[in-house]
Amino acid sequence: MFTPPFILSIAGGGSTYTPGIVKSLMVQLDKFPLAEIRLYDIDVARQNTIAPVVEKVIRDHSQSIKFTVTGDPEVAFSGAHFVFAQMRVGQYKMREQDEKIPLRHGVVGQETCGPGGLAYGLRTILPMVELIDMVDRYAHEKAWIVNYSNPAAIVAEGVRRLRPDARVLNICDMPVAAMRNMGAILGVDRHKLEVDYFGLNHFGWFTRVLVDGVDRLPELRRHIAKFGLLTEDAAKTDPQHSDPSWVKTWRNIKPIMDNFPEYLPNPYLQYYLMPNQIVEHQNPDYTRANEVMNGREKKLFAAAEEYKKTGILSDAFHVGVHGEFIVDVARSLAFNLRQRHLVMVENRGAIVNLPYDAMVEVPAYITSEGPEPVRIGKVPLFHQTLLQQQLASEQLLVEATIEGSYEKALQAFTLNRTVPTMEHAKAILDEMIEANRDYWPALQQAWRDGEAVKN
Ligand SMILES: NC(=O)c1ccc[n+]([C@@H]2O[C@H](COP(=O)([O-])OP(=O)(O)OC[C@H]3O[C@@H](n4cnc5c(N)ncnc54)[C@H](O)[C@@H]3O)[C@@H](O)[C@H]2O)c1
Ligand SMILES: O=P(O)(O)OC[C@H]1O[C@H](O[C@H]2[C@H](O)[C@@H](O)[C@@H](O)O[C@@H]2CO)[C@H](O)[C@@H](O)[C@@H]1O
Ligand SMILES: [Mn+2]
Repeated sequence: MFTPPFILSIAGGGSTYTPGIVKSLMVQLDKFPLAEIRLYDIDVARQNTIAPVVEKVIRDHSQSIKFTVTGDPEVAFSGAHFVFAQMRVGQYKMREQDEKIPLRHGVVGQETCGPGGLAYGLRTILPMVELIDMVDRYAHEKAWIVNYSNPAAIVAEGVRRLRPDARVLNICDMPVAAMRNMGAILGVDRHKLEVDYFGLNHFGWFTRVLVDGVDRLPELRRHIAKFGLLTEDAAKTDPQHSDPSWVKTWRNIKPIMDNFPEYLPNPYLQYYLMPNQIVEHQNPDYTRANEVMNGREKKLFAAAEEYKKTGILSDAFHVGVHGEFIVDVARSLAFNLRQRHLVMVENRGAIVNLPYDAMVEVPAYITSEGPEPVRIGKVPLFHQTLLQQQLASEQLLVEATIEGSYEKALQAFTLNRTVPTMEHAKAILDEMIEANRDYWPALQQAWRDGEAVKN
């Protein structure tokens, strides 16, 4: 493919995760040699605030790596070998709307799940395609985009439809985070776990958890029945996520497995299987977006300000599984390592009783030419039906974005398990159209424009 040292561009360089990802790159330069790191963002001011912290992280490990900060895509992507994408289209202010508008209607308010995720998807699909086209225009012809930008399930489906040949690998750190917790519970390093898993992004199940060939899922079941997917001292499992909302998320695996013990669910399934309990505990005036703005974002920006004044950089960010995972995947792509990771791929029969073209999240061997998914076979009727409904909601959302169809957007919202009725779907969608007027493609109702009447 191409030889190291590589040019790596980070799209969404102003992200709160950029310092952690760059730190993860720096501590394994010997395994993923870099010639240059470039930050690219459309909010240059935000990126310029983060950039000095990133440069400090780089210079603590290397004086030779070139560091570029830009808002110009040609500068950002010319000759690049890898692009890490982590855009938040509309930034946290729109995440706050994604979460608060549904809650005003008694429906789950969440970043990537339910109406919030659908709204986020309507904002993100076309900017993701724009990024792909810029990378295609300027970067190395065999460059890979490793994408964290959410909502990953919808982004993956939109890219499949609009840029099917793009060298994009969509990934999510939630299963890896769950494996980190499993390792902490079992007393083994997460890298020793080999899991079987199937689903869509943020909507899947672990079916086996092997350690040296022995399935330890039965042991995890017994632990989860008492503590959820956390060690007894929750804060020790995931220091980055000791926020109460996250502890509750990991604990909620217990009630789900109390009823359905066979498979270990992705924590996001709480939003789809327990929506009323979730809404009961969500504060419509102070959601996760507010927690993050007053937590992770505030802490990092304060540290950046302090560093600018004093030259001292406090401990303001984490590497964690988020930073580790994307570098592991990039290494496997770069050197054809065939490491087994959970990533999003076109189904093509991996799950025999889901549509051939579904973007599923399954274990795959990561080669220089992309992921080679393992064959899952037939999934049980219960899981198949849940998956098919969620898939239809996501695929209709993508079609609504591409066609500008209000009706398909309403169908996507109505089909989503977190939305109880068509009336709820319409009320939330209409409020979101107003809130997203600067970001969404125009949505037209066919009958309003007389098209449906003509047919
Ligand atoms: N896939 C996963 O499992 C996973 C895990 C963590 C975070 N994420 C995602 O990573 C992204 C970043 O998260 P964050 O909390 O750091 O967000 P953030 O708001 O701190 O940073 C996102 C950055 O993206 C920039 N951006 C927005 N639109 C852009 C565009 N069109 N082109 C270039 N840059 C653009 C913003 O200006 C901002 O600087 C989000 O999409 C988040 O959901 C995904
Ligand atoms: O609410 P946030 O912005 O803190 O996190 C939202 C993201 O949550 C998941 O990623 C988590 C991961 O599960 C956690 O253990 C830790 O590693 O941090 C990650 C990022 O916060 C999820 O996979 C992402 O898609 C969400 O954006
Ligand atoms: Mn995720």
